[in-house]
Amino acid sequence: MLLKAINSLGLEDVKTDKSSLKRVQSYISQQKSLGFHPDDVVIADPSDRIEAQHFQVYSEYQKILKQNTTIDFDDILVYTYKLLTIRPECVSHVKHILVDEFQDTNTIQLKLIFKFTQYCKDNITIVGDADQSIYAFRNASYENFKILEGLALENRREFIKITLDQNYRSTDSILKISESLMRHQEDREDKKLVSNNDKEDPVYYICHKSHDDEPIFIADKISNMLNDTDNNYTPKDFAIIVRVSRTFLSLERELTRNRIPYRIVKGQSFWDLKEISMTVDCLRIIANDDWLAYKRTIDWFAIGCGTKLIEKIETAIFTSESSVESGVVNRVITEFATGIRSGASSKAKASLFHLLSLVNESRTKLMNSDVSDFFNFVTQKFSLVENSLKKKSSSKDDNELKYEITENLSELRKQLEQYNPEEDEQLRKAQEEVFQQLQENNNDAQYIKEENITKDSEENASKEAFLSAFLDHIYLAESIASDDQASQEKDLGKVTLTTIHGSKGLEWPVVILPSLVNNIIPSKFSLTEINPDKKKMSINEERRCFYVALTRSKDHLYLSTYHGDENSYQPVSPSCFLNEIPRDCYHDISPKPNNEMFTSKQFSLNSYRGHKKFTESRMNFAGKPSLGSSSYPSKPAKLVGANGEIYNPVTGALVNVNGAPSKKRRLGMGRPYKQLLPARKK
Ligand SMILES: Nc1ncnc2c1ncn2[C@@H]1O[C@H](COP(=O)(O)OP(=O)(O)OP(=O)(O)O)[C@@H](O)[C@H]1O
Repeated sequence: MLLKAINSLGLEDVKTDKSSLKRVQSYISQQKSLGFHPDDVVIADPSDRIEAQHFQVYSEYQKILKQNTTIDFDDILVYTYKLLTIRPECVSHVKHILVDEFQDTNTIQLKLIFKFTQYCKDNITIVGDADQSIYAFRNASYENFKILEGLALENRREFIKITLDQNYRSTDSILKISESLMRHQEDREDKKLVSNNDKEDPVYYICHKSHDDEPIFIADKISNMLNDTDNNYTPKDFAIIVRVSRTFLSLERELTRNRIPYRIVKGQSFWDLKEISMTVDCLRIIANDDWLAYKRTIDWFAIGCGTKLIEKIETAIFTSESSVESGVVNRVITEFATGIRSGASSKAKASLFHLLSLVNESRTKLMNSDVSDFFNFVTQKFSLVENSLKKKSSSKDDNELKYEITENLSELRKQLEQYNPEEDEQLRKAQEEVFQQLQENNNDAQYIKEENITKDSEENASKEAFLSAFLDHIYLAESIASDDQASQEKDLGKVTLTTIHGSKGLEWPVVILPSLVNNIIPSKFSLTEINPDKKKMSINEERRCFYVALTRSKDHLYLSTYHGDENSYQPVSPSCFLNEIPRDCYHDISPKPNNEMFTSKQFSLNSYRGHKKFTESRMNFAGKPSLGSSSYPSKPAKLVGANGEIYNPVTGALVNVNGAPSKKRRLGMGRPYKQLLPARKK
């Protein structure tokens, strides 16, 4: 509808520029959050061309909605407010109003609350915590507390304020840290919380030498706590709460290596991020002639190739005599690109041809250069930053989004650079388990497994095999991340990985907060904001985010940060918020330079994993260090539930007591291309 409005006004420049489009959307949403339809809008500066244009689009958009007898999501509140203005008796039956999470209300919601009170006078209770207001980007305002209080006093209404200072969730040390952080927020009412949790564990702070050390520490810490029989923890008692979802990736990898089941809550797995799935698809078509990856790539890369042509290519591949032989996908696409097979327009032919040449060039690059150069070549040739920017839907502005995409791609490049198939023993074992389960349900799995093993042994030395192995490793990580997230049975036995926004209202006995570094929390965009007022507001919002994260923990809290990140484009330093917490509020367990454990030369890149003292204890049967090696001594996690149930160490699925997988569930380890192809001809 919005595009229709822009079209009808002939604003081509707005339609084709994603940033302008976002600004219009945000203008409309903001006006609606204030309760303003075009008739109510007061244009602040009539000479402001942009504001006038936004208003024009808004008016046209509302007109089109009306013509179509449609309302949008934000309209629900605006129309309800208008209805209650002309027909207040609609709420005459309401006796009492209770508003929870009041800090997340916006102006129209506040106005509505007042409309509801028309018949029930003073019977209104609001509950909330101004320190937990973290939805400013949706126009929420913690100022609503003050406004409501002011209005009540102004209208001489009875107003009782009850401060809940008894905290039943967190230990005293956790409350002290949270409170001392929030004292740095100006214009805030101080609280004096009293803890009802008498556990006496201090809050731990650890500053790693490098970003790479952090996930290793976290996975080991969880393993150790799971193995400690004194506290009887199961994976569900742990949460790792992050500010940005790119932090998930290294954590997901390390938890998988340590066979700790996890689930991602209200956040996107790193593998589901648009830029990552698009890049991984490019790598798949370069390495594997993978039709599903081709299909998705053609969709965004090859201009002129519509659904019909894609269907034709698919049918041609599936009906090909040699459908499972390597190269058939490439061959069929070439036939369409060159006109041997009919059905592609000249534009589509040119696009397909361009795609095939890039795949060939990338294959040559893979053979002739190191993985880093190869990766950069692929991202540049396929214009992955620009193309994923077009595909990503987000309320963030383009600069912020571009920065995020670049950082995420550099995280993926790091994964590729650091990937070592020889060391991947634990993952191989995990794969074996999954194959075993698949085999029970599906004979084709045996084929996949055999093919995998033969391929590994035949081609192990080549760069193509390296890339294939890396992509197989990703299949496993993807399937663990997305494996049937809705299953309650399984979720009970998993570590939670979530963003701060996803963690709101929840609590866990053990909370770990990783990547407490500047440019992540506070975000780069709040640190670099030029307008001093906006900057202050934005930093305050970030501080409240940090506060929400801290207060999710009941018994144990770990604050983790680092000094360096080789893959980041800018210097990395611990979050400035950590300076706001007095030193005596936490126990510092950072590696010390004079500590024998941390002085070894082996610590060049990865100071925990390489240490001799602990790698010995984690040698696998072939005498090779396993991927889970670390300076923190740990046994493999024993995944036994509170009632004695045993979990699959990778997927978190319940297994029978003898260790065999429960027949109730099928696991989702997937090589989509092969699974979708017809059964192999015998
Ligand atoms: N009166 C009480 N006695 C014992 N435990 C309580 C009591 N009230 C709350 N709790 C416990 O304290 C914890 C926090 O309570 P609750 O989630 O209701 O707080 P909240 O204010 O909504 O927290 P937040 O907004 O920070 O998420 C929960 O584990 C809850 O069971």
